[in-house]
Amino acid sequence: MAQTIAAVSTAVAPAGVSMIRISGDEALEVASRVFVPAGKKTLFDCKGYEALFGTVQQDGAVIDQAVALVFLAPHSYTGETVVEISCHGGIYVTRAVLRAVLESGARLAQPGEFTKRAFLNGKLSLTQAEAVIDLIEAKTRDASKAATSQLSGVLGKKINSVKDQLLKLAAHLSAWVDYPEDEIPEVDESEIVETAQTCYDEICALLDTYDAGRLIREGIDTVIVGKPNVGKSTLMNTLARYERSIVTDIAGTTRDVVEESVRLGDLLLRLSDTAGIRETDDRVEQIGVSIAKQRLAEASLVLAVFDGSSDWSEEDEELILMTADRPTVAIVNKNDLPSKTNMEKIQQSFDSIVEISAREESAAKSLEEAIRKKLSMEQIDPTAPMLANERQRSCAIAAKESLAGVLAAVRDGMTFDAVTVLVEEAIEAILTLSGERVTEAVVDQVFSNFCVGK
Ligand SMILES: Nc1nc2c(c(=O)[nH]1)N(C=O)[C@@H](CNc1ccc(C(=O)N[C@@H](CCC(=O)O)C(=O)O)cc1)CN2
Ligand SMILES: Nc1nc2c(ncn2[C@@H]2O[C@H](COP(=O)(O)OP(=O)(O)OP(=O)(O)O)[C@@H](O)[C@H]2O)c(=O)[nH]1
Ligand SMILES: [Mg+2]
Repeated sequence: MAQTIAAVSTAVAPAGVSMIRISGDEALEVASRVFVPAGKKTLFDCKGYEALFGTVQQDGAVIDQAVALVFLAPHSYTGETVVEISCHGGIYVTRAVLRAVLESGARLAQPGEFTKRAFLNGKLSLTQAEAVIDLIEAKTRDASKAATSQLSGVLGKKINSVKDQLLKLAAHLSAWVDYPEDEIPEVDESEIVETAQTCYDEICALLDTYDAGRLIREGIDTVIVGKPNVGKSTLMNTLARYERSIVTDIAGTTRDVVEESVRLGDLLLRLSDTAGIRETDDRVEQIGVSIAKQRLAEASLVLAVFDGSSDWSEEDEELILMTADRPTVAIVNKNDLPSKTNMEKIQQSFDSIVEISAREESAAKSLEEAIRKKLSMEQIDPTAPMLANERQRSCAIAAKESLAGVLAAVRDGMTFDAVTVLVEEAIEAILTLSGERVTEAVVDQVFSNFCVGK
C-alpha cells in the first residue's frame, strides 16, 4: 500500500489561493482530520470531482477557510484517491495547512512524486511525464505548445509505430529461426531491409528534431560580439529592458561576459554581452577579449555588431573573418547617425543584416525577424513529435545504431540468428525510450528533476 503523501502544489508565494494536494489510499481520512465541512456532508460522502466548503482546523483552532476537492481512485491525476485543499494564498497560511496535514498522517511528497505515481499507475507514459516537466518550465508560447503536444502523446505514438514494426519483424524472424520445418512463410531479406530502413529513417528524423526542440525549450545561446564602442552593451540593455550592462563612450567598457535571458517576441535568447574585440595591452581586457572569441566559437547564434557611423576599420575586417563559418546576424548599429561604414563590404559578407539604433526599442522587432529567418525557426513545428531531453536522445541513438547494424548484417550476408539479436537490441532501446522498460534508477532520475508538489 502506497503511503499517503502531501505537498503544496502551487507556488509558495503571496497569491489569491494556494493548493495542498493529498494523494494515497488514506487521503480522505487524512484530509478529514484537518478539514471541517461547513455543512452536514463529509468528504466521505463526496462523489469524485465534488468539492466542499469548510475550515481547516488543528487542535480545535481554525487556520483558514478552505475548499476541499475530492478525486476518487482511479480517476485523478495520480490514479489514487486525491483530496486537494485550497486555502488562502499567504505563505504562512499555506505552510500551516500543510503542517496540519502532515501531522494528520501524510508524509511530505518528494519532488515529482505525484507524477511518479501517475506514471507507476499507468496514467502517464514516461515521455508524457517528461513533457510535464517541460510544460512547467516553458517560458514561451512555442515551448508550451511543444510540451503540450508531447503531453498529448505525439512522441509516444511515433515511438509505438516504430516499435510495432520492429516487433512484427522480430516475431516473424524468431518464428522462422525457431521452427524452420513449420509452415511459416520464409523471411526474405527485402522484408528485413525494408522494415529496418523505414525505422532507421524515422529514428533519424526524430533525432533531427532534437536541436530544434532545444532552441524552443532552452532558448538560443546567443553572443553579442564586435569591436569596442559599437553599442553591444546598449543592445543588451535594450533587449533586456533594463540597465544590465555598463554603457559608456569609453572603448573597452565591458570586460567580463554579461549574461541575461531575454524574450524577443516568442524567441528566447540566452544573451552574452562580451568585451569589444581588439588588440590591447591591458591584461584584464585581454582576458575579456579571449573569452569573447571563445564564446563566438561556441554560440548557437552570433550577433556581429558594426558601428554604422564610424569608418571601416581593421577590426571590422577581422570580425568578418571570425564570423565567417558561424550562424551570424550582422547588426549595423547607430543608424540614427549619418552612415560612414562600408555597407558594401558588409552586404557581401553576410546573408542576414539588420540596421538599427540599439537605443531604440524597435531594434528588438527587426532583430527578432532576422533571427527567425536565420535559424529557420518558421520551419520548426512545435506540435510535431520531438525528442525532449538527453535521456530520450541517447535511447534514440542506441536504436539507430542497432538498426544500422541490422542493415549491415543483411548486406554482409550474416545469419538470421545474428540479425534477430540486433533487431531485439533495437526494440530494447525503443522500449527504454518509451519508458516501458526502464530501471528504477532511470525513473528516479527523471522524476528528481521535478519540483515539489508536482
Ligand atoms: N485542481 C487541479 N487542477 C489541475 C491538475 C490537478 O491535479 N488538480 N492537474 C495536474 O497536473 C492538471 C490536470 N490533470 C489531471 C489529469 C487527470 C485527471 C483525472 O481525473 N483523470 C481521470 C479522468 C479522465 C477522464 O475523465 O477522461 C482518469 O485518469 O481516470 C485530473 C487532472 C491541470 N489542472
Ligand atoms: N547615436 C547612437 N549612439 C549609440 C547607439 N548605441 C550605442 N551608442 C553609444 O555608443 C557608445 C558605446 O556604447 P556601448 O554599448 O557601451 O558599446 P560596447 O560595444 O558595449 O562597447 P565596449 O563594451 O567598450 O566593447 C555609448 O556612448 C552609447 O551611448 C546608437 O544606436 N546610436
Ligand atoms: Mg560593452
